[in-house]
Amino acid sequence: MAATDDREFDEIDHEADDLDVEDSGAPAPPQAPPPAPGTPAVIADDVHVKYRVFGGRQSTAGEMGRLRRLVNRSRAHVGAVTEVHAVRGVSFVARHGESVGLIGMNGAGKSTLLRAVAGLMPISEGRVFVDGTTALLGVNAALVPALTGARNVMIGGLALGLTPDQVRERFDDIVEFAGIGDFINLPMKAYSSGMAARLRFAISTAAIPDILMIDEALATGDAAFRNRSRAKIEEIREHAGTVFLVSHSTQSIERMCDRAIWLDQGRMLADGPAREVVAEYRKALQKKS
Ligand SMILES: Nc1ncnc2c1ncn2[C@@H]1O[C@H](COP(=O)(O)OP(=O)(O)OP(=O)(O)O)[C@@H](O)[C@H]1O
Repeated sequence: MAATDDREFDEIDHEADDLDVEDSGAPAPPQAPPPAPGTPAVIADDVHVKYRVFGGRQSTAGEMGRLRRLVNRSRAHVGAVTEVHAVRGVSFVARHGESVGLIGMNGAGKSTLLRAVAGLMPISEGRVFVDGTTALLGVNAALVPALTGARNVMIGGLALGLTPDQVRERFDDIVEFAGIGDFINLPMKAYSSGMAARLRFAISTAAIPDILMIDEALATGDAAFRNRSRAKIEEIREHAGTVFLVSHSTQSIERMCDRAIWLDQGRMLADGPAREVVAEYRKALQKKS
């Protein structure tokens, strides 16, 4: 049994060492000058996002219903189509150097809005303008669970536009930032959700994106990780980057954001200084409970 385990670990280690992605020889792309703080980074203009959900219950009943499903077999498996209007006419301007928190109850549309701004969700009405590169950090970051953390560092780094050499240079910093130690040599599917979120955060911030979007990842870390994250967010803002943070922790929003947007059932209820919006939101929560 032990021998088998050792062999499995050897194989994984071998894979982790294999960071030998060939450099194309091309020089790293020239860095554009940082944008001026205060200029618009994201403009959302009357944004609507709708999900189409397939597979709802058929409204037909009995023999006729069964017959109809049989006849329309190619369509029968999808059932009824329901539309979920997740974001309803949201408009805002976020500026370079700003840190914007998104708050609201479960299902308010926070993650959907973030994904739409990152270009990962089609919007059904309205417009989004983005100035710069976006890095969305959240449950759906495009890493490969079957591969080791080390391989994912390379994949994520390349996806962010780093060269293989740049990823190798930053590799140790990324692993240290994530605080996952030797787990970096194990497949990500063996990580706890917190470990995976920390590694995604460390990868996403390795390239100092212009716009960083964080979806609840900070909630998963311990105090030391949260401090490192806060320092990283400050660093990004100093480079005139814009940070969006979705969190149910109103304390995190107050600590890390100067502005907050409150969403409720897809609509924007408030947009203003983080402390004021959070205070209003807490009052509303107290009334509900
Ligand atoms: N993939 C999906 N397919 C269909 N509906 C979805 C999908 N993802 C989210 N929704 C719906 O869209 C609405 C907004 O969801 P969203 O996840 O954006 O809210 P949220 O504010 O981020 O919620 P939470 O705080 O619970 O994470 C909800 O009604 C949700 O059920």
